[in-house]
Parts: sequence; C-alpha cells; structure tokens
Amino acid sequence: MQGVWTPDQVRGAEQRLFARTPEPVVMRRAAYAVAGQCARALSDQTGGVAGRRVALLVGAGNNGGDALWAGAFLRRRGVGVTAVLLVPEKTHAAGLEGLRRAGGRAVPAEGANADTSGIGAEASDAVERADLVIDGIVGLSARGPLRPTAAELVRRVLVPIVAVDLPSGVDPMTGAVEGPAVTADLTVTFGGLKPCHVLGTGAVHSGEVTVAGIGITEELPAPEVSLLDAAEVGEEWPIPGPADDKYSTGVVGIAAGSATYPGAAVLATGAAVQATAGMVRYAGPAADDVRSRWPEVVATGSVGDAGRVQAWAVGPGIGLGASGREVLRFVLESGRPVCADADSITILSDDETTWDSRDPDAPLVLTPHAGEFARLAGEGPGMDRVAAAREVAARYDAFLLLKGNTTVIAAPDGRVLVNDARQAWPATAGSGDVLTGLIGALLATGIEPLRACGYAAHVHSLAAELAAHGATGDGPRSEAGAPIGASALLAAVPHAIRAVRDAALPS
Ligand SMILES: NC(=O)C1=CN([C@@H]2O[C@H](COP(=O)(O)OP(=O)(O)OC[C@H]3O[C@@H](n4cnc5c(N)ncnc54)[C@H](OP(=O)(O)O)[C@@H]3O)[C@@H](O)[C@H]2O)[C@@H](O)CC1
Ligand SMILES: Nc1ncnc2c1ncn2[C@@H]1O[C@H](COP(=O)(O)OP(=O)(O)O)[C@@H](O)[C@H]1O
Ligand SMILES: [K+]
Repeated sequence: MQGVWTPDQVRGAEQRLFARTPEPVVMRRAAYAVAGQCARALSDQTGGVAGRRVALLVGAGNNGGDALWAGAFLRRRGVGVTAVLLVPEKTHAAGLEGLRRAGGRAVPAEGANADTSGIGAEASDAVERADLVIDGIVGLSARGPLRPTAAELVRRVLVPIVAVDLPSGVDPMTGAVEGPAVTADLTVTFGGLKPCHVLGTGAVHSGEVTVAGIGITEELPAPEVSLLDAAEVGEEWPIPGPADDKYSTGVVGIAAGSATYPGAAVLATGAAVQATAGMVRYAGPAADDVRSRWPEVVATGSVGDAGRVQAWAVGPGIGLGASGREVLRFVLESGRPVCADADSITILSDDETTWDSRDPDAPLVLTPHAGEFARLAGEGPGMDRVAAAREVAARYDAFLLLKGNTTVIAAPDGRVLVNDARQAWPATAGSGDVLTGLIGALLATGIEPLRACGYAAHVHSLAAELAAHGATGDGPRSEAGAPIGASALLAAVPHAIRAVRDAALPS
C-alpha cells in the first residue's frame, strides 16, 4: 500500500528531520531532486539540457526557495534560468543568492513596461521563451486558488510545467480546485504523497508524481490515507485452491432488484458470479430474470428462502416501500457482513428504526454516492471528502465507501483507502450495482471489509477503463476510448481481475 500524509504530518516529520540535518541541507536535497527531474524532462522534450531555457515562478515561501535552488543546479548544467519573483520582498533570500551565484537572473513579476495585466516585460518574456517552467509559487502552506498575477503568468505558459511539491492553486489537504491552478506535467514531492496528489481534481492537476525521499520518509508517522496498487489487489484477490469447493470460497446473497428494476438484480448478481468462485444466491422479485441471465445462480423469491450465505449485498432497485424495508431488516439481522447500497441507504437515512435490526457484531458497509451521503449524513461530503467519510464511518460504526471519481473508503477505526479511477468511464447508470455485487462477493470470502471495498473499487474502475478502450475483445485497444454502459463494465470484470493478477506475477 502506498501511503498519503497530511501537510501537518509532513511538517512534523520535517521538524524531526531538522533536529538531525540543517534545514538548508534538506532544502537543497529537495531542490536537487527537482532539478534532476527537470533535466530529464528537458532532455526528453528537446533532446538536451545545456542551452535550454527554464523559467521559475517563485512565490513567498520555501516552495519558492526550492525552485530557486533547483534553478541554481540547472544553471550549473548550462541551462539559462530566469526566476520570476511574485513577491520580491518575501523571496527566499538564500535561494535567490544561490541562483545568482550560479549565473541565473531574477526579475519581478510586476516589473517595468508592464502590460495591461500588470505583468512586466521581462517576466512575460521569460515565461514565453522558456522550454520548461518550474512552479514554485506555493506549496504546503497554500490556501485557495492562484492569486491574479500568478494566475495570469500560468495562463501564458505553453510548455510543460514541473510543480515543486504540489501544483499551486490546489488545496494540499483536499485536492480541491476552486479557481485558477497550475496543471503540471510532473510534480516532484518530498517524503511521501499528500492528499492533493491522489484526490479528485488535484490528482489531475498533479500530472505524473515523483516522490523524492530527502530524509523525511523515515520520520513520517503512519499514513493518514492509503492507496492500493494493482499488484496488491491481484495478489490478494481470492481464487479457489485445491481444497476448495463452492461453499468454502464464499456464498454471497444478493437482495436487489424488483419487478420495476430487474436490471439492478442482474447486474449485481452478475458481478458476484464473476468476482469469485463461490456460490451466488439471489433473493427477490427478479429471480426469473437473474436465472435466465446467470444460470449458475441459486435464485429464490424472498430472502427468507435464500438459504445460508456468508455475506449479503442489499439495496439496488429494492425500492423504498414496505417490501424493501423488510428485506433490509432481514439481512441486517442475519449476523452476516452486509454491503448496503442505493435504496437501503435511503431507507436507513429516513427511518431510524431500521438501525435497530442491525446485528452490532456484523460488519456493515455503506456505499453512498454524494446524494445518498447527504441523506445519510444530513449534509453533503463537501471539499474534504476524506474527513467527511471518516466522520460518518465513525458515527455509524460502519465502513463507508463514498463514490466518485476518487472513491474514498473509511473504516470505523479511522483507516482510509482511496481509489482514483483516473478517468470517468464508470460514471454510467447501473455501474454502482456492479460494485455492490463485487463487494458482496469479496465480503463472503472473509476478506476484511476495508480491503474488500478497496479491491472491489479498484477492479471496478479498471473494468470500466478496459471496456471503454475496447481492451476486452479481439480488436485493437483504442487510445481514446468510448462511453460504455454498465453491461459492458460487468462483462469486463474478469478481464480486470486477470489484469491485476497478472500485475502481481513476479517480473
Ligand atoms: N515539508 C518538507 O518536507 C519540506 C518542505 N520544503 C518546501 O517548503 C514548502 C512549504 O514552504 P512554506 O511553509 O514556507 O510555504 P509555501 O507553501 O511556500 O507558501 C508561502 C506563502 O505563500 C502564500 N500563499 C498561500 N496561498 C497562496 C496562493 N494560493 N497563491 C499565492 N500565494 C499563496 C502564503 O503567504 P501569504 O501571502 O498568505 O502571507 C504562504 O505563507 C513545501 O511545499 C516544500 O516545497 C522543502 O524545502 C524541504 C522539505
Ligand atoms: N466521474 C466519475 N469518475 C469515475 N467514477 C465515477 C464517476 N462518477 C461515478 N463513478 C463511479 O460509478 C459508480 C456509480 O455508482 P452509482 O452512483 O451508485 O450508480 P448507479 O446507482 O446508477 O448504479 C460508482 O462506483 C462511482 O464511484
Ligand atoms: K508548487
């Protein structure tokens, strides 16, 4: 698992590091890493390093200091470096001195011969003639979007941008982008990933992210948030062993669908059928539809007749009426782990008494989208989706999977996993039903709920990606991709599982 640390955690680690290693040494290590990545980018893009031009956008703090020192290192490799100072009087003095000693120059952003936007002629020229721009406007201490002068300079950049620590204008803690912000091709960060690199829009603005150790990593506490990679999901994905049979690999019950919405039942059940080798039982009014699409499913008309299961997935398409409420009560009382989605979240939100049916010893997973989250929590998740998911998970003593481009999964004990879909192909009707079936099947195998949700979310978004790019058939993979429906996503689930399992093979 890859860790993600909050700005406060990183600052704490930085202070511990400074007790051993002087701050200027740490800053130069950071800057050296930035310079190395910039040299690589220049070389990839222009075929060389010496003789190329780099502009530094330098803000008022240490982030600007990093950029200035990186400029000094690049200058020593023959790069022409101009620093554009956004707040000249607050520029990092040692960094500026270092750049000048190395032969670089510095100009104020709002200097002489300013144009109508207030940008000085030299600053304008530096940005427009650069082969690469380094964003040292603001880092961990950022608040809010880019201020007007910085925003105007960034708007003029037509070449790749390397961001120092994080793309300026993105909120470090939440990844929120509420106005002008840098969109970096590459971000060089220090010690470990921060939330802005992996959450929502911030992840898009960060581009490729490289973590430079610089001595901080050893000082970091347990991460606030974790990310799963494909190999980890593949390694742990449950497959049958020689001693297994259809029961030992987990029997999941799916309580979904209705006469009006049989599709929800077919999608959730199909996902469970394909996720694991175990048995799938379906209970509900769509039994005929389910049987005809998935003959391997043992289907009955009601949850009471379903037989024994090791976990339940409940909710999609069950409706908000009396029968849906009865079904939900039945599975909550069963003592089995439950994944409650869609209508069951709405029922739990508007009828407090439903909670009384819950067996407090059985894990409960809730999988709301933003609207269902607002119903459940009384307000929407807001910008800090990690904090919101964590708070509601603790409040209900449940595992909370908050859907979206970045899916946030919080355990009641505060652990958080995130899955970044990287693209938005899963945003299609019925796609959540597929996710519910995947989670249910994984819970039935006995996988810990936080991980079950993480593995399911990972395979779900990968399946959407593979389907959208046509990577599941015999034809060539399309670079651009095309929209898909939930049926295509569902059909791609085995391809996604194979892909993560292949990623786990020793290389
Ligand atoms: N931690 C580590 O491991 C290491 C950290 N290092 C580096 O230090 C960086 C943190 O530096 P830092 O704390 O000096 O502040 P930084 O982010 O440069 O901001 C400076 C000032 O900018 C302002 N400002 C705020 N918002 C703004 C906006 N939207 N647009 C424009 N300006 C804005 C605000 O001042 P204000 O104008 O509000 O008074 C703020 O105080 C970190 O990201 C990394 O690069 C490495 O050197 C070594 C290892
Ligand atoms: N913009 C997006 N990018 C990536 N994934 C998304 C996006 N929007 C939604 N999703 C994913 O698609 C699924 C939608 O689930 P849900 O809203 O329950 O749909 P439905 O009820 O139609 O099945 C979730 O897994 C969610 O994380
Ligand atoms: K930055």
